[in-house]
Amino acid sequence: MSTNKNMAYEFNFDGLVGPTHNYAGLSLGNVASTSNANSIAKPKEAAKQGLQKMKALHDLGLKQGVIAPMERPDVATLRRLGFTGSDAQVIIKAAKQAPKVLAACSSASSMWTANACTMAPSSDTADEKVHFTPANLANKFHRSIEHNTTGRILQAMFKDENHFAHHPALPMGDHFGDEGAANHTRFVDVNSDKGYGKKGLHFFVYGKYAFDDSKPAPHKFPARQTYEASQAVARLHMLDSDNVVFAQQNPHVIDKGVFHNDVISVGNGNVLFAHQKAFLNQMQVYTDLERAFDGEEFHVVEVGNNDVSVEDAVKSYLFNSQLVTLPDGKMAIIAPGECESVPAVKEYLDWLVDQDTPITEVKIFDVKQSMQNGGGPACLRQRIVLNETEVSAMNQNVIMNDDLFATLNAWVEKHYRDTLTEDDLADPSLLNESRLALDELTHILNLGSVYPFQMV
Ligand SMILES: NCCC[C@H](NC(=O)CCC(=O)O)C(=O)O
Repeated sequence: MSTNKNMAYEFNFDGLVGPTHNYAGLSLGNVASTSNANSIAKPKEAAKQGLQKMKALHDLGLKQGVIAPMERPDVATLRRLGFTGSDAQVIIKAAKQAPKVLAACSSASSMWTANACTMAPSSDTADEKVHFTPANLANKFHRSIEHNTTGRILQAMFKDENHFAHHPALPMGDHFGDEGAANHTRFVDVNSDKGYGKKGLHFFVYGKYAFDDSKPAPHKFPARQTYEASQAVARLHMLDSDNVVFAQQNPHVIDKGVFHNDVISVGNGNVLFAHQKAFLNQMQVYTDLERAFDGEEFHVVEVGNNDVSVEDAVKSYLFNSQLVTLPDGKMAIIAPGECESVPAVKEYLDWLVDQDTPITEVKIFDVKQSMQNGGGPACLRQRIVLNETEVSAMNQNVIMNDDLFATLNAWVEKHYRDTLTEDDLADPSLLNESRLALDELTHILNLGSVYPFQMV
């Protein structure tokens, strides 16, 4: 490693798929989630697909980490909802009286760590600390119960108060609905001697205004992120207003199943890869970004609606690809397998890599278990930019390497079920299996006690 303390790297921290991965149709507005409701899930396969992607990115020479899943079923939340008795009784009663509530309290949805939080690197914040705000995920009940544990896990990963600042999630309720980094991208000129550590441009995308009904908004499906929430996160992270651009998502595409911005655009370095219909006032958004970007060139790679329709973008998750800068400086798209089975998208990607844009490679990954719940490669990762000092100060056990990959695969093999249906959630032994697995995991990742069952 170089000795330049200002040199910073982008890590991808992927969510480890939890032992209760299942398809419960919980996310209205997320087409894959509602259309795969009640399908048979394969938790072991899901976790292994995720680990394969992490290992492959590590092998490409990228920095990769892992974020632990939640304790599920969430007995503590079920108790708050009035279910009593032993933990097993709580589950049996919930299964009988409110199976949908039990399913919501059992979701492995924390695997999509793009929604875990929004972060800001120390190069961009007024106090020169790395800032984290867990997303309140207020729009979906099953996700709104993630942020407390997410916050504890992030603190166990980034403990040193000299370097890391942790905020609580924004106030609950629709007005400050916050979905984290799924609606946030940071652009930066990576060709400096600081790499990702030059001051960057924060791009916040929201679905609606919470305090102004006169503004455009979707009609059919919810806008999960509000303008006011995005503004609050920018304030909390003490960003310089010259380095922030806010943009509204096109409400029509939200109504077509684009529930997060990362289903219709993705950015990295000095490149925005976006569908032609991604934003309201699209040209103005490009102008704002070009103006605010501090670097030689800002590239917009726009995909025309005639080349790839919004429907095909949603089906293939083309824009939920990860856009990464490889160690040789080239940019690659890390795309889900579904991009190969939607003809217009495959044709577009084959064409794109031969054009004169910074994107020169496409790498395909099978994350189908996650995709069937509406989560592609980009949903599965949280990008965290850290300089060399901060890397040394963080928890080293969450950084992916060959040993951790082998250990986590063995851990999954030992603890996970091959299949899981909604009916299986009624089985109290699933809770015990899950807790046993997570207790072991906190030792592997050196997290200490982060789960409710470890804190009683
Ligand atoms: N960034 C991708 C998030 C996908 C996630 N899906 C879900 O929660 C589906 C769960 C289910 O239906 O079982 C969501 O919609 O927030």
